[in-house]
Amino acid sequence: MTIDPRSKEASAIRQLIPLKRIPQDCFDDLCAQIAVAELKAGSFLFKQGDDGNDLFYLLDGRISLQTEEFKVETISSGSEASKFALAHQIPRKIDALAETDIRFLRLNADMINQEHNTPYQEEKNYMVVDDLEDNDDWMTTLLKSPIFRALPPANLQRIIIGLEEVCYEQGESIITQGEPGDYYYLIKSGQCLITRKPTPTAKDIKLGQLKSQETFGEDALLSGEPRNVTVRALTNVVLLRLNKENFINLIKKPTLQFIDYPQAQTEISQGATLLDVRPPDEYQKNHLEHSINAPFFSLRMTLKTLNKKQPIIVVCENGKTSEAAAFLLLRNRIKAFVLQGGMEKVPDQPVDKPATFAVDEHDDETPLSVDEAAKTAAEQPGLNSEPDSEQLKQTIAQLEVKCQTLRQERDELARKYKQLFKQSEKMKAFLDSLRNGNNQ
Ligand SMILES: Nc1ncnc2c1ncn2[C@@H]1O[C@@H]2COP(=O)(O)O[C@H]2[C@H]1O
Repeated sequence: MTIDPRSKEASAIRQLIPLKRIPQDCFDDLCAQIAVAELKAGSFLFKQGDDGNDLFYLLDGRISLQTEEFKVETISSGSEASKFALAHQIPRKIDALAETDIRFLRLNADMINQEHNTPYQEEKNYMVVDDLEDNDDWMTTLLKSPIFRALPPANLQRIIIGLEEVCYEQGESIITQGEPGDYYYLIKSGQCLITRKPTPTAKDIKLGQLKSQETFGEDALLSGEPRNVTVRALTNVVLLRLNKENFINLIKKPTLQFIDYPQAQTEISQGATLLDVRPPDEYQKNHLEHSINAPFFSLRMTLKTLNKKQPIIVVCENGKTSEAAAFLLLRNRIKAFVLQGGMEKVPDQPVDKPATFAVDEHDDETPLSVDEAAKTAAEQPGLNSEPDSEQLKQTIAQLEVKCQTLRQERDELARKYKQLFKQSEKMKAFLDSLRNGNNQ
C-alpha cells in the first residue's frame, strides 16, 4: 500500500532525514513509490554484511542495533535517533533486530537520488548532509561540521540521545578556567564570552565570543589539562552538552588518527608537516628534526599561517595536548595525525634543527611579520576582539626565534661563502703558477 502524501503517516515520514528537506512535489512522487512494512518481534531487519542499497527508518516499535558480542543501542520510534536511516553503512556493520513488532519504511537510496536533484549519497560510509540548508537548525549545522559529518550514523544517533539541554542566564559562568573538563557544549541559542586570566590574580582578558551553533569545551576533555579559559553566558543561553565519556567514545575515538614514529617518518618523507605544540621553552630544549613550533595555547591564532595542503603530524610531550591540537586542526579542515605518546615515545630523538614556521604557501610565501601575525589573530573566527597579550607575546617570541634562526643561517652561509672564496683564490693562484711554469 503506497502512502497518501496528505496523511498523518506522510507527515511523520516527512520528518525523516533527508526527506524533511526535499521539495514537496518530489516528496509527493516518492510517496507513490514507497510502502510501510511490518516485522515481527525477534526478526532481523538486516544483518551484518548485508549489502542492499536500502535505507530503513523505524516508524513504530523498538529495534536493537547489535553485533554478536554486544548491543550498540536501542532505537525507539519517535526518538531523535529514529529520524535517521538505521545504521546505513553498506555493507551493514551491525544487525538490526526487532525487539517488538515494528513498522518500518524501506527506501532505496537511488529513489531519493532520482526524486531529488541534490542526491543523497554515501561517501566512504559517512553521512552526507550537504543538502541540508536550514541554518537555524542546530542539528543541521552540527551535521555539516567537518568533525560530525565524518562520524558513523550510529554514533550520531547516540550523540543525539546523549545530548542534555541546559540553560544559563546572562552573566553566569558555564566553564571556569582551571577546572577539570566534564562536558562538551553546543550553543543552541544565545552567545557566550570567552575570557582568560594570564595569572590567577590578573584581570580577565577578553578572547572572543561564541554564537549559536558553535561548540566548545573539547580541549580539556582531550588534553586532560584543566579548562584553558572561562566561558560565560553573554546573553541568556540554551546549551546542549555531552558528557566526557560520550564525547570520548562517540566523537574523539572515531575522529582522531594516531600514528607512531616510524609511520610519522613515512608521512614526513611524503610531505607532511611535523607540528610541535609544546610551549617554546620546552621546544627549545629538544625537538624533532624538521619540526616547527606552534604552541597549543596560541594555535587558534596561528592556524591561518599553517600549510594546509599537506597533512600535519602533531607532537607534544606525551601525546595528550596533541589530541586537542589535532581536533582543532580537523575542525578547521586540516588533515591531522597525533604522534602517539609524543616525545616520550620517540626512540632516539634526532633533535635540534632550527625551528621554522609552516607558512601556507598558497596564501603567503613569506613568514608573517609581528603585525601580520596580530592581524591574522584578530581575523580568527571567534577571536574578533582584543587578542590575549600573553598569546601575542608568545607569537612574538616565536617570531624572534625565527629571526634568530634566519640570522644564524645567514651567518653560516656568509662563513661558507668566505671559505669558498678563499679556496677559489688559492685555486686561481695555483692555476696561474701552472700557466707561468708552462710558459717558461
Ligand atoms: N581563543 C579561543 N577562541 C574560541 N574558543 C576557545 C578559545 N580558547 C578556548 N576555547 C574553547 O573554550 C573551551 C574552554 O574549555 P576547554 O579548555 O575544555 O576547551 C576550550 C575551547 O573549546
